[in-house]
Amino acid sequence: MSSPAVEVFELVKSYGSHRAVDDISFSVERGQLLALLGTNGAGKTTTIEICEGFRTADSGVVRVLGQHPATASLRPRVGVMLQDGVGGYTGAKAREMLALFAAYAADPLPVDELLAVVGLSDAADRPVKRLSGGQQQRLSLAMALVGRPELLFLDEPTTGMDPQARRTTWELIRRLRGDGVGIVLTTHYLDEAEGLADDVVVLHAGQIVAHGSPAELTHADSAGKIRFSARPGLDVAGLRAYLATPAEVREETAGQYLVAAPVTPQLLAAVTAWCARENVLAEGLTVERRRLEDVFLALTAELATGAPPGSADGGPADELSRRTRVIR
Ligand SMILES: Nc1ncnc2c1ncn2[C@@H]1O[C@H](COP(=O)(O)OP(=O)(O)OP(=O)(O)O)[C@@H](O)[C@H]1O
Repeated sequence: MSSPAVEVFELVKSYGSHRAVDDISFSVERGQLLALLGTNGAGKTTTIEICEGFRTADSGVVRVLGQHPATASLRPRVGVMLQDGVGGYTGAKAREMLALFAAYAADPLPVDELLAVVGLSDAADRPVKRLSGGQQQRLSLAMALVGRPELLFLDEPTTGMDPQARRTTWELIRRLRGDGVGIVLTTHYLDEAEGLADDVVVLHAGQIVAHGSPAELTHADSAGKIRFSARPGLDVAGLRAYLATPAEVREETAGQYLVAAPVTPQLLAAVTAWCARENVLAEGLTVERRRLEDVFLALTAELATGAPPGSADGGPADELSRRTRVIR
């Protein structure tokens, strides 16, 4: 059986006395995408750069395609898209840049086809410094892909891209994952992480504070909402009392009702059963679940209030961390 794309075990990295990465462990299988999330300074880039072989760890074990990340023979097997894109080569034309990278690969993708895939055919003969920020991002992605990597590191790949380019990039990323490429993605776009990731790691102050699939993380959080419209003035206290589980029930504006509670099939059935009993036609009934963005914002806001992640003081940060964490 082939080794995982990335294995990180008890990784620690400090800059002087500051622990930027503080004892983290995770792995990425081939054909899977792991999104590494966190606020500014959480330790994402440091972690990724250690995995890319650009930085050394203080302690812990990192294996990339089964090898030490600094192993020279890994280079052609790993694609890296850096945050600052194509900086340093800006005098060359886009096609020349990509051809240069292709020349290092044993079996490169055809350069013009790849330029077309990332939407740069029309800009292929333009000097890189004349490309827009989003176009430079696309070129940077093409440079990471040209060698047909088995593992791909994407550091904020769609920053600066227009909505259409973002969607095209997401499709491309999905296709690569489907072809068995392992992918590590950092992003501040939580819709991007939710839509693409098999697995999400949330870092805060160098530690993992949540780890699981987007579905696990969003469902582990107990908040949810049922909304419906009906005639104004329903007996909301009666509905609250009818439900078997504690729920907040309110008429938000005349005729618009909200039931806030962990949404289960039983809760939904109870709401509609009560409506039937009261001869109420609930119109436009919707179930809202929390998005990854809601979970992330709540988690980081709680952690920013002071309690260290995973602390055993039973405070709100600890409680939220416990609810959202799904450690493998
Ligand atoms: N070369 C360095 N020397 C000293 N401190 C550093 C260095 N690189 C990063 N740091 C510090 O380490 C911590 C983690 O930084 P890192 O760049 O890994 O975070 P990040 O999660 O990638 O942040 P961002 O989202 O802003 O890119 C931060 O406090 C940062 O200031």
